[in-house]
Amino acid sequence: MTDSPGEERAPQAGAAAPAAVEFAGVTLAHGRRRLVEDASFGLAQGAFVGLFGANGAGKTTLMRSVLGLERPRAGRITVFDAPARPGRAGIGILPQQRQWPAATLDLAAIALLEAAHPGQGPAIGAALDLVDGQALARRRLGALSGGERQRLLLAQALVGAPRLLLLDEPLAGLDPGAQVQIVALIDRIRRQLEATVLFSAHDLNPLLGVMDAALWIAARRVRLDAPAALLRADVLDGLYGARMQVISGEGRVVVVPAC
Ligand SMILES: Nc1ncnc2c1ncn2[C@@H]1O[C@H](COP(=O)(O)OP(=O)(O)OP(=O)(O)O)[C@@H](O)[C@H]1O
Repeated sequence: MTDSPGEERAPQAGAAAPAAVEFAGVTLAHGRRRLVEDASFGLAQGAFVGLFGANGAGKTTLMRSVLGLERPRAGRITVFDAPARPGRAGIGILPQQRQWPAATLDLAAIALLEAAHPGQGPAIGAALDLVDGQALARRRLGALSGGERQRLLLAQALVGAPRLLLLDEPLAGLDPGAQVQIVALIDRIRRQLEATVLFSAHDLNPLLGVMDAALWIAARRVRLDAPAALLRADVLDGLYGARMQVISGEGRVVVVPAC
């Protein structure tokens, strides 16, 4: 936890269990540019944690540091009680969505999964079952909707039943209905696998009903809070660098730009 005055503590489900991911005094930088300074927090095992920050705040860099792909300038990153390093088993990754190479659009999705995980047929089958994607995986990639492709990308992250899922903007480019479905699917799967989820997003709203904690980067500071702690206009202004408004009614809360 960091020092957010007056804010609630983030829930630490199973507080006795070691954290799935722990940052201790971590500074992350690219060249001379510091993105994150002196970050200290722990992600409880099994928690669904939203990761927020404006464009360029360092969300992807933070995820890459958990994977051991970015070395901290200072501090220590621990993943399941061992120092973060590349190639750790038990971590599923959904990278930020990029354009699909044209050459792949005629392929059945299953072919890409098999190429990425050679010799792991049963594990691929189990991952496809988790996203209800057996039929989808046999269709041409180019013929799938954005939501369907995202389910298959999620299946690719689930091969081997990981204990930690790093999902980098899985809602990008999805319509609101597909966003709700993907969030519900991930919530169900993390409970099934008892996995910890770190899920980056620009829009808080689709995650408000499911996340246990919010990790957010603003002005190089990283904070871990209960989701409710973010629902204050001044906090949101700092997070987004723009005037924001929290609207509540009919038992729901929605965050929107104040204009
Ligand atoms: N390998 C790199 N070398 C130098 N600078 C980099 C590198 N990777 C990222 N950056 C820069 O670091 C900053 C943070 O990038 P990062 O992708 O972590 O942010 P982000 O919060 O994920 O952004 P977005 O929401 O736009 O995806 C950006 O200014 C980016 O240009």
